[in-house]
Amino acid sequence: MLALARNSWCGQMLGRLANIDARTPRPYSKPSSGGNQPDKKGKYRIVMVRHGESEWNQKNLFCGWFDAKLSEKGQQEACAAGRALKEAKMEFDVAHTSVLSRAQDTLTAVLKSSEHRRIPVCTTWRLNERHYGGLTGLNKAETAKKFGEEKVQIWRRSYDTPPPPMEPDHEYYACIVEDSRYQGHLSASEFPKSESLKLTIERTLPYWDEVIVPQIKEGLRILVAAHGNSLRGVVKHLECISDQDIMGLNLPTGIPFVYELDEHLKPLATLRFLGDPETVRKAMESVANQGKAK
Ligand SMILES: O=C(O)[C@@H](CO)OP(=O)(O)O
Repeated sequence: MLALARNSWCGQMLGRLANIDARTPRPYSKPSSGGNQPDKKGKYRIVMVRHGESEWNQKNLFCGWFDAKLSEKGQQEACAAGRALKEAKMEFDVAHTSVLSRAQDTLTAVLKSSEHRRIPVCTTWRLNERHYGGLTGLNKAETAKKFGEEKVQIWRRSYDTPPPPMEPDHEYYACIVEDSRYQGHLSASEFPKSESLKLTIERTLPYWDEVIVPQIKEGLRILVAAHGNSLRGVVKHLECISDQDIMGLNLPTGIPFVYELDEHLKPLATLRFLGDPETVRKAMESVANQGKAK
C-alpha cells in the first residue's frame, strides 16, 4: 500500500482500491466561467478550489514547491470562497489539501468563513503544486522577456515538457528538499527536480484513485483545496481533456468550482465556478497573462 496520506483517518482509505470504469474520451468543452444556474444534480458531487493569491503570485514569481504564504488579497479571496459555498448551501464531510501553506490556509479560511463545522482534513504532497524546477523564484514576465513568451507558455502550460531541473546550487533547493514535511514521505529518488503537467498527474492520480474516489463512492461530500496545476491535472482526468486542449485551461485563484458526477464518476457537465461569470473570466485571463513579457 502506498504511503499517500499523512492523516491516519485518510490512510485507512488507502486499503480500498478504486474501481473506476474505463474512460470514454469525449471532446473538451470550455469551462463555464461561472453562472448561477445549478447543474443537473449528479449521483455525486465534488467541490475544488485553487488557493487564494499567494505573495509570490502577487510578485508574479514561479512558485511550485516553494512555500509562499497567502497575500492579503489571497486571504480575502479564500474568505469570499467560503461565503460563496455557504450561499450555495454546500457542506462537506472531509477535505483534502496539499502540504503547502497557501492551500492549507485557504482551506482553513474557507471552512471558517462558510461557518462550517470541524471536518477531517487530509494533507498530502501529492496535491502540491507542480514543481517548477530551476524556474522557481524567477519572475514570469522577465523570464518571458529573456526566453520568449512561447517558451514560457510551453513551460507553464504544455502537457509533457518539464521546466529545467532544480539543481542543488539553486537558491531554494535546500529549503524545499530539506523541508521536514517531506521526510519519510518521499525518498531522495522520488523527490522531483521539476515537473511537467504529465508528471504532476502521475503523482496526483494515485491519491485521487486510492483515497478520494473511495470516499466519493461512500457518499462523503468532499472539498479539495489545492493548486493551479495539481487541479488542472484532476480536471484533465475527469473531463478527458486532450493534451493539447489542457494548455488553454487557467484556473483562477480562490474561486470554488463544482462537478456533478454520475455513478461512474463521470462529470455530467464541465466544471461550474461559484462566481460571477465576468469576474471568473477576467481572473482566468489574468492567470494566462502572467506569462506575457508585458
Ligand atoms: O508559479 C506557480 O507555481 C504556478 C501557480 O501559481 O504558476 P503557473 O500559473 O505559471 O503554472
